[in-house]
Amino acid sequence: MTPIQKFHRQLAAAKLLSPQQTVVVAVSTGVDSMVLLHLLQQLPMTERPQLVVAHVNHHLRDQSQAEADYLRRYCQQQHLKLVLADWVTAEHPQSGIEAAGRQFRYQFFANVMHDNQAAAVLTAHHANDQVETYIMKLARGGDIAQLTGIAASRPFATGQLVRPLLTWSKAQLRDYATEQHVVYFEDVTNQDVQLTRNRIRQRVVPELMTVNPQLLNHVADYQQQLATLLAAKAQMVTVLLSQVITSTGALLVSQWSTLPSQWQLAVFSTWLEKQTHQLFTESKLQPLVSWGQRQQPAASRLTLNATWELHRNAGIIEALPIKKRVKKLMPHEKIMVDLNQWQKITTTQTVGIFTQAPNVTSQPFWLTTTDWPLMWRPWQAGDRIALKGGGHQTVRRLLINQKVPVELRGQVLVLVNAQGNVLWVVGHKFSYRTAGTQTVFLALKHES
Ligand SMILES: Nc1ncnc2c1ncn2[C@@H]1O[C@H](COP(=O)(O)OP(=O)(O)OP(=O)(O)O)[C@@H](O)[C@H]1O
Repeated sequence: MTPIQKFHRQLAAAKLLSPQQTVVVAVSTGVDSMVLLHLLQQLPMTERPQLVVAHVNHHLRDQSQAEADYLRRYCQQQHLKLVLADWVTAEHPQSGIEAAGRQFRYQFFANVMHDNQAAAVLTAHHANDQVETYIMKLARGGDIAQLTGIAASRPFATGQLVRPLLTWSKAQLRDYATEQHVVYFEDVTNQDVQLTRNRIRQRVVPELMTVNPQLLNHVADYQQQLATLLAAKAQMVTVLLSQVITSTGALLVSQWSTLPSQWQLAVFSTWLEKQTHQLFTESKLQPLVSWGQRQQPAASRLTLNATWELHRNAGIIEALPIKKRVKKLMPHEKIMVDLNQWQKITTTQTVGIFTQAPNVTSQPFWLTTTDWPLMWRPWQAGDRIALKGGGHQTVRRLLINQKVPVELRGQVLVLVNAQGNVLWVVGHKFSYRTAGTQTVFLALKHES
């Protein structure tokens, strides 16, 4: 099979062999993408899609301008439509330049695709790119699905992102360029061994090739096997998940924990992803699974991250968004009372002081003008309330008597007047008063 025949097959597989279709060709002027463009131009006119060449001048290297100028001339001579974009220096970030450049590039490709009603964007990623990425991911660790590598085709913007050269090695692309006299630019930064990818390209891949020259094919083969396995796993998980959830999507603990142990984590992870639309790493998931499986008599909760928490109650687990948290008051912080307004003072308590009795249970209370301004604050050592008969009780003693667990005592708030006297230990006891100039109603709502 000649290189052109091989390429023809690949485009046929991507369903792009039609002059009725337009494709955007991402050309950097390096050997890979100049070969891609050349190959596309060799297709018979009856099958060749309409080509739109897209190039980004990143303004990162001295030769950037020469590359853009060359491509402009080439496209003119070849009667090819070219769309150029400049990523101007002022838009370059201080750090993360590669990722920012990539984002600019793909956004530009998406725009060109849209403007030309193109079916696909074609890039010139090849088999060596695959292997280098594979080795980098092996070294860095992460989700095993990442090892399946770059997809030959995937949905992108309003169409597809297609990589027709994935089965070509860099050596094959260079040979083709030499034979067909394809002019291209060599990126000088490719020599920079400070960059991980370049070290892998120059040192690791050649060394592994001496172990077996079929390295590229073997990695591609592993990637194919892995993709098949993961697809089978995903199918199985979908079936199992449907058996362990309620109609509202909550996880049924009894059903789920009787699944074979090796499926519990996978089912839990997929369930959580569907509920939260977020991905959690396996190291984070394992403790969650153990929490879910543990026998727990009462309702319990577990915080997943800043936005989600798990609630387990009556044999089901639900993932729920965390309600906006109320800032916890520091020991000497106070909140001024807003008369006739509900005020959320802790994550579970909303309080109010009203001049008219509210619709919820409330305590009538006498105030005098000198009580104002009233404040909510955490209780402090020395705080005490007035008792019937003229005596006092410290808040500390009150909480002990009411058997408030030590770890919850610090969260108790009190209502104090301008003199700092405690009028109400919220949720526990009111100070005793028989007279005043104003009657108000103290009310508390509990929310979970
Ligand atoms: N400046 C550019 N203008 C147009 N297309 C480009 C440009 N740079 C790269 N491309 C396209 O992207 C392909 C991959 O390029 P390269 O390997 O440099 O990018 P990468 O950042 O490693 O990969 P990716 O773009 O997938 O993240 C090239 O073969 C080419 O098709």
